[in-house]
Amino acid sequence: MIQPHGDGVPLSVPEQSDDWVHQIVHGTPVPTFVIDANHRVTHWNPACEAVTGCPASAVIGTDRSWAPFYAKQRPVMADLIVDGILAEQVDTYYGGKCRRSVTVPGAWEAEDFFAHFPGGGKWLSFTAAPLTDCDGTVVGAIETLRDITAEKRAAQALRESEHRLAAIVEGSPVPMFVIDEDHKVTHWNKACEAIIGLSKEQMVGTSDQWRPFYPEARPVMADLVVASDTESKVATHYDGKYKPSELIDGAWEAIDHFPYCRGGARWLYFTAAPLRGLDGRVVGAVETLQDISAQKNYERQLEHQATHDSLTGLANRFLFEDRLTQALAQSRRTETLIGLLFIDLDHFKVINDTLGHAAGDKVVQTTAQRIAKAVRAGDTVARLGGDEFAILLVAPESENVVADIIGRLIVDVSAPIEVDGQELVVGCSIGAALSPRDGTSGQDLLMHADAAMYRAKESGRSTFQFFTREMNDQACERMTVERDLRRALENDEFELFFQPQVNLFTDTIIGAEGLLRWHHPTLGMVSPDRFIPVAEETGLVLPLGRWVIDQACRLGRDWTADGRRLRISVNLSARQFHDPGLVRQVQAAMARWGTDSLAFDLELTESTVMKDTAAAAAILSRLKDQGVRLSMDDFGTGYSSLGQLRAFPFDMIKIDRSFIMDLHSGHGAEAVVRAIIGLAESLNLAVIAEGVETERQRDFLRAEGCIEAQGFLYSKAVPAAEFGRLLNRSP
Ligand SMILES: Nc1nc2c(ncn2[C@@H]2O[C@@H]3COP(=O)(O)O[C@H]4[C@@H](O)[C@H](n5cnc6c(=O)[nH]c(N)nc65)O[C@@H]4COP(=O)(O)O[C@H]3[C@H]2O)c(=O)[nH]1
Repeated sequence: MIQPHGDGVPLSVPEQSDDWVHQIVHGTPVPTFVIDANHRVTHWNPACEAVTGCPASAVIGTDRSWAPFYAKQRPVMADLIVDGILAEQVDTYYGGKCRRSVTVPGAWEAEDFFAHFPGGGKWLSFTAAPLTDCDGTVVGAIETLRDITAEKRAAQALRESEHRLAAIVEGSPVPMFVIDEDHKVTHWNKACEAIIGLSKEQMVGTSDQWRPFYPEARPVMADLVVASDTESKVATHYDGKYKPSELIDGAWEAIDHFPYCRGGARWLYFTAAPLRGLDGRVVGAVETLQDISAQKNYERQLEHQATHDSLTGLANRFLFEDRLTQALAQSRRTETLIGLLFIDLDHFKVINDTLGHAAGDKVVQTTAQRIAKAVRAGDTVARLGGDEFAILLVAPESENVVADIIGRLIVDVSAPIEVDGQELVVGCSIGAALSPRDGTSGQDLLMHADAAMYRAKESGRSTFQFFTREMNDQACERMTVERDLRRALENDEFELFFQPQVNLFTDTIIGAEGLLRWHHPTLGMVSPDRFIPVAEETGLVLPLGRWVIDQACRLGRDWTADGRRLRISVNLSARQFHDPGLVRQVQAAMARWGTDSLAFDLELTESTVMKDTAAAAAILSRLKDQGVRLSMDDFGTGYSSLGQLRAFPFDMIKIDRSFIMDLHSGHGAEAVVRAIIGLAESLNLAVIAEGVETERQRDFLRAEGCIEAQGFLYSKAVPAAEFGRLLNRSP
């Protein structure tokens, strides 16, 4: 029998061994107690007192006296051991919570919560082992306790925080998932399921289920975060599409296209942030996804609009120039050619003016499709404006290849186009420049291809022209013109010349056409054909035109001061015609300089008035109200119909120089001239022939009843003073 050790009582041998037990039990810092075969507590060490709050005096010698802190009416583990009861019985009391010790034979272990310890409730883990005598008879049991309250609380706290995390992830409307440090998915919420199309069941516990929606073999962003990858590694997988988060340390953001999401392809913006343990170590990552498909599609739409022509869907000038720059850089590296083609449709304006804009659009669209079909996939076709297209040929093998492509384009483009039941044949003129031969910068190539295209147009329609050095000189001159035109007016470099207009039967000067001359400081006399188009484009034609009108009226006043009747005409360009200040300006000049004997005449071409016929008719009638005469210039070259001509208040038709030039050349110009004269007569309009150079032409015109003419036969355009002298000599 093991007895508690009492003070001053001599020890027998068994007592001696009892004393050893006492010393061992009391010497161990592990809470330990011993019971004897009658379940009475024989030893209860200070550590046991400390953990339970129960003094040894309260329990030593008792059996069930600890019941007060052991609320559940069941034996302590040591009791069961002493009774040598079967495992099943242990289970009865410690159902599921106890296990056989793997280190001490015959011992059992369990853990439980003790709610009624004097020091407060505690979790204890306890191990009870049998004590046997030399025969192996169980004479008691020893039980050690371990306070596991802190561990239990920590585990509980962890469970709760995990539960909270799960609740946050699950309840979040933002698609998100979590992976652990082994890259396994631990959380995968409903929103994620909805967007990706893979269920929580499919994803949780796995690390390679991404493949279905992540076709490229690369880690998901969260994997990179868990691996604490460097920026260079992230860049390898998310080249150009990622950035470090500005808000969360160690987090990355990226945008990518996922073709296999639920409901089709999506653009996702995702952020992966590290999950850190208390020690700061990365133990997982949380990734949130945002479907930005709508925004991305809108952006792409805007980008497409900003870089493409809306009518044809072809690249616009902006994109074209960008591609050209890239292609040139590439061609420098690879030492290959670049071909640049400019295509302009022949007589497109006429189609637009006569058949309407819808027909014009159809022609442009059809042409765009044909051009796009005629070139290779890597080449770029752009619409630069109205009927102007450009093609960037990347690495053509030779100039001959470019020529072949051009030949094909001319044939393809000029195939008939059906518009409103009519078949139209629209030819084109093509200009080509090659790099490096004709220039190595985009600007040079564009300029040179443009110059070549203009040359092609000049040399007859439906043809092409490669750029030449001589064109370069012309292009340079055009740039000089553009630059110098701005200060030419201030510098008084313009002069208005006059070309007499005569009565073919009496040879009397009845009027004059004012024609501009520019005395350029270095280029010398520049003809209006070279600078008027530039002045039109830059808007400089407006101040210049004002000056011309004023000059013409002032000189006209001088020449008619003596009561002589005279008509002075000036040309009006389209831009001037549509200038809202025109009528007021003409009125002011006429009021300032006008005389009763002076007829002031404005010459307009067909194309100027045919653009917007209703508006043009209104402007023309306001001009007429000011007493201005109106002449239709270059008549016969455009496509105005008789009906349209009747709608405008013109006084005179000018037969274009080209018809007069072709008289007697076998081109049938006689019939055209005769028809125009007849038309003018029937409409009660005056008619004047321009460009009369020979007596034969004059005689023909006389015979056909044309009364007025101008041309080199009589005089070229001369300075005002000289015209004054001619006038004085005129009968
Ligand atoms: N071969 C030949 N040519 C003849 C003959 N008779 C006259 N010409 C030329 O034919 C052109 C007639 O002017 P346009 O058709 O109005 O064509 C004009 C007109 O469209 C424009 N222009 C001239 N001055 C002005 C101006 O003050 N304002 C505007 N807006 N345009 C102007 O420039 C064009 C060219 O003017 P120019 O070079 O002066 O050329 C003038 C004139 O010099 C001839 O018998 N044979």
